[in-house]
Amino acid sequence: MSGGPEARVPAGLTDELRAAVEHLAEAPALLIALDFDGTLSPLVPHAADARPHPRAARALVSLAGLEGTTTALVSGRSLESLRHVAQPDPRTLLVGSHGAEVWLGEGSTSLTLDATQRELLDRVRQLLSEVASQAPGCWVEDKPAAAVLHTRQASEEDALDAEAAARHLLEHLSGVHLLAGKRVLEATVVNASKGEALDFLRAAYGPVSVLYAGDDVTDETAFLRLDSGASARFPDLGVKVGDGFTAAGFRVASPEDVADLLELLFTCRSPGRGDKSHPYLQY
Ligand SMILES: O=P(O)(O)OC[C@H]1O[C@H](O[C@H]2O[C@H](CO)[C@@H](O)[C@H](O)[C@H]2O)[C@H](O)[C@@H](O)[C@@H]1O
Repeated sequence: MSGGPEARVPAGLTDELRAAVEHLAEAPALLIALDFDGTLSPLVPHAADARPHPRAARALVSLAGLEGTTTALVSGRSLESLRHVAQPDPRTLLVGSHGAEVWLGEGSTSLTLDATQRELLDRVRQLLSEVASQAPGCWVEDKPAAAVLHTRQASEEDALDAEAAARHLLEHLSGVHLLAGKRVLEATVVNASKGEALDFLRAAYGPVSVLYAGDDVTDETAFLRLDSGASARFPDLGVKVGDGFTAAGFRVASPEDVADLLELLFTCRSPGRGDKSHPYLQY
């Protein structure tokens, strides 16, 4: 496998990964679950400006229309923010707030906090806002169950100081869980994980196999839930985007490669396979 905990990031899709995608395309029922920021969308300075890679977005819509194929976005963003930036196809399931919010179509219930959690979240927002107000380039993103300190636009030194100050204020608050991401520190009052969300989607939709792709530390809980065992007829496929430790079996460098991967998957899975005029067969 071309992945491995600290493997070098290959350029493009390796032959091994292509072969695994081609095999996965034959799975009778497939769940395609993708992280958003850094996976479907390149990372950008401000969270509101993120947009999916155009080819990846098109391929995902095409995949969502195939029989036996369930698509899902599994994000740390709130559902509202995820909808805004991703503009997902209505058939695509949405998991937000690292698993605390789930939208499976009409009738899905929304996240509610109890009085203690609401009070705690107000306190967390206040503390993080105080930290951000003293750190040039830092700002706070509000979510239904969390507040996030963003440091991407701050200098390295200001970012480290702000994160340390936030940790100092928050790490001993009972009921608050800290999640470190890429130039973000999130404090949430609901302890959820993408791994649990993936288990939930698997139980609800019963796929024979799962493709999961993600770039951040929070995606590791999902990679750990995959069954990539050689004994399975259609082993799950985990794809880490970028460098850093991972439990995923494969690795690609960027959302551009994710777009290639989704196009390849659609080409191999679509009924029009073999049709030379098919747009995705050109690359
Ligand atoms: O699970 P994800 O879909 O990857 O969401 C993780 C976090 O994504 C957003 O922050 C990240 O993307 C921003 C835009 O590219 C970038 O500026 C920031 O530095 C990244 O950490 C989002 O704002 C967070 O709420 C999500 O938890």
